[in-house]
Amino acid sequence: MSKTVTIAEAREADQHTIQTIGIPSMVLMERAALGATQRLLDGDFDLTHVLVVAGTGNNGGDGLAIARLLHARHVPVTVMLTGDANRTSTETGQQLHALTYYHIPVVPATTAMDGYTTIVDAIFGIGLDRTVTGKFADWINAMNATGTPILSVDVPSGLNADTGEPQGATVKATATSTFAYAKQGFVTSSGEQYTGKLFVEDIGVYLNDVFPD
Ligand SMILES: NC(=O)C1=CN([C@@H]2O[C@H](COP(=O)(O)OP(=O)(O)OC[C@H]3O[C@@H](n4cnc5c(N)ncnc54)[C@H](O)[C@@H]3O)[C@@H](O)[C@H]2O)[C@H](O)CC1
Ligand SMILES: [K+]
Repeated sequence: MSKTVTIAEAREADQHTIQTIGIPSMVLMERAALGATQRLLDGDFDLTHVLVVAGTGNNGGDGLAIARLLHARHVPVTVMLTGDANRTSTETGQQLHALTYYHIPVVPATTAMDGYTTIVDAIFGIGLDRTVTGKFADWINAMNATGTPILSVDVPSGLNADTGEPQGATVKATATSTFAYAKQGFVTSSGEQYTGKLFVEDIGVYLNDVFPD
C-alpha cells in the first residue's frame, strides 16, 4: 500500500503547497476534479444521468467542478446543494458561479435521489468534524438506499479519515477518488467497507515538499 496520511498531514501538505509554494487552491481543486472526472469517464460508471450531491465546503467545490467538467463532455448532470449557496467557501462560491454561467441545474438537496445512474458524493471530505445527524444523515441514507453506484470525492462522506470509522450516517461508495495520498483510515477493515475501490489522484501536493527526508 502506498503512503497514507492523517487528516492533519493532508491539511499541512495542502496549506504548504498553497501558501509556501504558491500553487493556488483553485488549481488544486481543478486538478482534483479532473482526476475524479477521469475515473467517471473511464467506463465503469453509467453516465446517462449523474447526480452530484455537494456540500458548502471545498469537498463540495470539488463536486461542482466535476459537474462542470462532465457538462463540458455533454454528460447530463444535476447538482443538489446541501447548504446555503450564499454561505460557501470562497472556492466553492467560485465554482457555483461557473455552474450558473453554464446553466447547470443546482437545486436544494432532497432525499428524492432515485432515477440517476451515478451519484457523486461531495458532501464532506477531510473537514468532517462531528457526527453526521439530521438532514445530512437523511441525505446520506437516501444515497445509500438508491443502490445507485456512488463515486465519493476524497473521502466517503461521514467516514473519519483518520480512524476509518463511520461518524453517524456514512456513504458506502462503489469507489473513492482521493487526492494526493490515501488517508490513514482507508487502510482499516472498517474503512475499506466504505471507500470501495480506491483511486489516488496526483494533484501536485507532495509530502516530500513538506517533510523533506
Ligand atoms: N490537497 C487536497 O487534499 C485538496 C483537498 N480539497 C478538498 O477540500 C476538502 C476539505 O475541504 P473543507 O472545506 O476543509 O472541508 P469539507 O468540505 O470536508 O467540509 C467541511 C464543512 O462541513 C461542515 N461539517 C463538518 N462535519 C459536519 C457534520 N457532521 N454535519 C454538518 N456539517 C459538517 C464543516 O463545518 C465545514 O463547513 C477535501 O476533503 C478535498 O475534497 C481541495 O479542494 C483540493 C485539494
Ligand atoms: K465526499
